[in-house]
Amino acid sequence: MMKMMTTTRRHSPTAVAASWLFLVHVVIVVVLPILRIPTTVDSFVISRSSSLDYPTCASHNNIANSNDHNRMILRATSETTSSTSIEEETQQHLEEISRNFNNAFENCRKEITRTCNVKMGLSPTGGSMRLGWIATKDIKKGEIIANMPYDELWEISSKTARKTIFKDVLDDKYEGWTGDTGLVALSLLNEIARSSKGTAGIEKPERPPQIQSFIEEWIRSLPTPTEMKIDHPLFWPEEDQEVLQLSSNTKIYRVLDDIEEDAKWLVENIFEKDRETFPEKVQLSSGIDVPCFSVEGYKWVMALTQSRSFFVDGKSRIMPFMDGGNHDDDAMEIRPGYMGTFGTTKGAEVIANTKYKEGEEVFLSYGPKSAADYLLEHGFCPRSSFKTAVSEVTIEIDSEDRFYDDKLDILEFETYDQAPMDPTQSFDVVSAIGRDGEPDPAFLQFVRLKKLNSMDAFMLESIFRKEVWGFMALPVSESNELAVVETISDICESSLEDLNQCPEGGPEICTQLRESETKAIKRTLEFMLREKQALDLKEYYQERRLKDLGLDSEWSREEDIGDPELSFGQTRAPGGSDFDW
Ligand SMILES: C[S@@+](CC[C@H](N)C(=O)[O-])C[C@H]1O[C@@H](n2cnc3c(N)ncnc32)[C@H](O)[C@@H]1O
Repeated sequence: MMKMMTTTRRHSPTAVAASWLFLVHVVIVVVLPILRIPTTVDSFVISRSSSLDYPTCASHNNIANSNDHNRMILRATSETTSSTSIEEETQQHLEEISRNFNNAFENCRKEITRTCNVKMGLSPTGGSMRLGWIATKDIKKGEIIANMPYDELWEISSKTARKTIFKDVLDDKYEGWTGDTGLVALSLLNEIARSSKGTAGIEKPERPPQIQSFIEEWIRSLPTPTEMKIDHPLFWPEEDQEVLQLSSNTKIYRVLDDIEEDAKWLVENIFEKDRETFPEKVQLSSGIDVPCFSVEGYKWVMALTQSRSFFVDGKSRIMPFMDGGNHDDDAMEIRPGYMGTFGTTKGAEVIANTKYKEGEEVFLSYGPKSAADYLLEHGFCPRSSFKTAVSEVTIEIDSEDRFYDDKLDILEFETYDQAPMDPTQSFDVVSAIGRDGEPDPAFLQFVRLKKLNSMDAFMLESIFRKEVWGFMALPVSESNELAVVETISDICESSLEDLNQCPEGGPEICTQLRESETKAIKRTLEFMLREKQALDLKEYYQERRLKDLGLDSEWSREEDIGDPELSFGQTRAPGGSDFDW
């Protein structure tokens, strides 16, 4: 009855308006967000690299979308109509950049590539419009997307920095905190200076004009701190960096400190001594002012280097153009290859993991890395990086340890074919199917050496110097193994405490990172607590040695007497044992 009444009742105009308003409100607030439909038509961006089940990346929500190559979907941005003109301007600007870049590439195509089926073009991958690879023809699965021979003329590497560009400026012994990446960044800084208006930078390596123009167009295509926003944690606001610092065991402040320390040293000892060659700022030929040989400039090129360099054929390098592809979890990594008519030219190549249609965006993979590494290097975390929860823990040999020198000696000279090891080492702890919390064997080996003392310290005697690192691969003694378990548990507990200190809020990606690392550490802690319960079940060094010597069984007179090799009164064959322990 009531129902009938309500359906037949006439509403007042105010009530009708209120109902409509309510309905519209429900649609906007509840239905549209669920369907992921934008509220302004102008803010649609057509994307083929986003998936419906995942939010798009607003600034700092740097979770990469899975790239579904067969789907074209509409993606909503939260921008309002007023920002559309800015988007249009950005788009036009990026189109011009791509056009100029592709023209410069064509002018030296024969020299710099043997096969190339992509060009630079606009890409929405990552949430905001930037650049990526676009197929210039249909590409088959397994076909070469692009290749590029190694050549100092266009490759940006630490070797070119040291041996060519800064040969007369930088001491051979220069070792920055930022390592090889810092040297690649230094080369990039020089390229930025060379491509600016004026005479800044060192004119090395000398290049034919068409290759120099190509490099200059490539420099113009890079994101700058002033003109096009770099979405990289090194450029996040301080409060967001603080959240990141508290969200991961891989510490952004350490990275920032290393960069700042190297930059300050370079400014003081190299750049300030010749400000004509190494100016603090330069103007690119496009008219944009950018920081150059300064702390800010070095930070910029470090962010660029970390996000654009790749490690191939034993070297970290940036190859302009090969750095232009965006990441997809399913795509292939850049790999070493041979190219050219006779297949004798060495270089880098990328192969298609799937087929692409002409005009589609083409992807490569930046490789398997932890979420923290992805974020700190590339400024985003692909889905694959969260599949295995990883956290990096750092541990060092205590300098107060009475056996410190012996342990250092072993790490430096006696770790077999491994490179010399520092007394401070970092290891990943992981939570993954098949290895849930179980520490890396190398981690256990290092901690066993770190905790080696008292009754077990005889292993540090010089006669064992060549073997001791191998001994550490297996449990040494119950007391040593207990110390190992406790040390790793303490590290886990204090890491968990640190992660718990992080306040709520901040970039969404930091929350995800924190959850993922917490999981990896918790699983490791649980594993170590189980190990602690089972210490008496393990086999230790002494038992293993006795076994090796055949002395681990109960002695029986009958068996010994039964041995035809033994003479009267002998119980064990002379020379039959090896008492080198
Ligand atoms: C080597 S550059 C690729 C070209 C770059 N998009 C550009 O416009 O210059 C790598 C950077 O592109 C962005 N990027 C690449 N793949 C991405 C992805 N799947 N999701 C989010 N950002 C991505 C990140 O900012 C990363 O640091």
